[in-house]
Amino acid sequence: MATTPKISARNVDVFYGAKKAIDQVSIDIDEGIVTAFIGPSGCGKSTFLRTLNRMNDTIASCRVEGSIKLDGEDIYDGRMDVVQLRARVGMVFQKPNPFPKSIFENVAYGARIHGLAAGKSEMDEIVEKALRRAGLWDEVKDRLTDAGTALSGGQQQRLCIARAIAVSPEVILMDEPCSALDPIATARIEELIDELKERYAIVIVTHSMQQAARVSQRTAFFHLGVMVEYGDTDAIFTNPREERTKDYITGRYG
Ligand SMILES: Nc1ncnc2c1ncn2[C@@H]1O[C@H](COP(=O)(O)OP(=O)(O)OP(=O)(O)O)[C@@H](O)[C@H]1O
Repeated sequence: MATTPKISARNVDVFYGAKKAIDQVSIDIDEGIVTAFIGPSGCGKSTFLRTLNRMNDTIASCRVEGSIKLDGEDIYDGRMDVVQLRARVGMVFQKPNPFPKSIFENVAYGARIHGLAAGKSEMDEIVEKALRRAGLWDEVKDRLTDAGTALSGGQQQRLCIARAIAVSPEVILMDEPCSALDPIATARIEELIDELKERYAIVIVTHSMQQAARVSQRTAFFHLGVMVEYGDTDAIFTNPREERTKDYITGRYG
């Protein structure tokens, strides 16, 4: 496949103060597929994920070196508008974190900040479309003014996905999006991820190898800050090249 990668990272190092958390990671992330980051706790999956939309800018001690390009544009360049970047590269967190606002406002908020709607009817359309894509519309269409926090955990997570979608992202980063959810809500989010991959490049950090195998087409295995192996998910799980990958997927550590 000779397409240009959506995101291209080269020789990325990440430091927290003097401590190196990510060591020389290079990876290309493509559109139209789900890429999973797996590895034992503390290996740097979340740290690396957060470099992809500069979420780590919010951590004072954190420093990123190397190059990360989105459509060929260096996202760490001083001229990059970080607010715009985070709309293009949206993020969904481990714990659903709706704003303390109505369901409607949760989805409309970003679209309003980015001036995406000319008037009320356009905003209504954006909100409905995002909620439909997030598979939540039918459940909430009659209660759009209720608080987002009044929804179930799984619904809240789909609301957070709708909020990310409403600003028309190109990439969606998901940091263990199902870890706070029960198996039924998890299955619903996994189905949704599968549908969404047609339109967005999706990167998911997961502790669950089963989940990585179910939802992703590519998998990157991290260990101690290093990306040990990256390839087609089927190959990583059935025929890993590296001993450390084999040890992890066979449950020898983790
Ligand atoms: N804000 C921070 N300040 C200092 N060190 C941090 C910070 N966040 C993460 N680290 C360290 O960086 C390393 C990688 O952490 P990270 O959270 O990225 O790993 P992870 O693979 O996502 O782990 P987990 O699966 O447990 O969430 C760890 O050693 C961690 O202690």
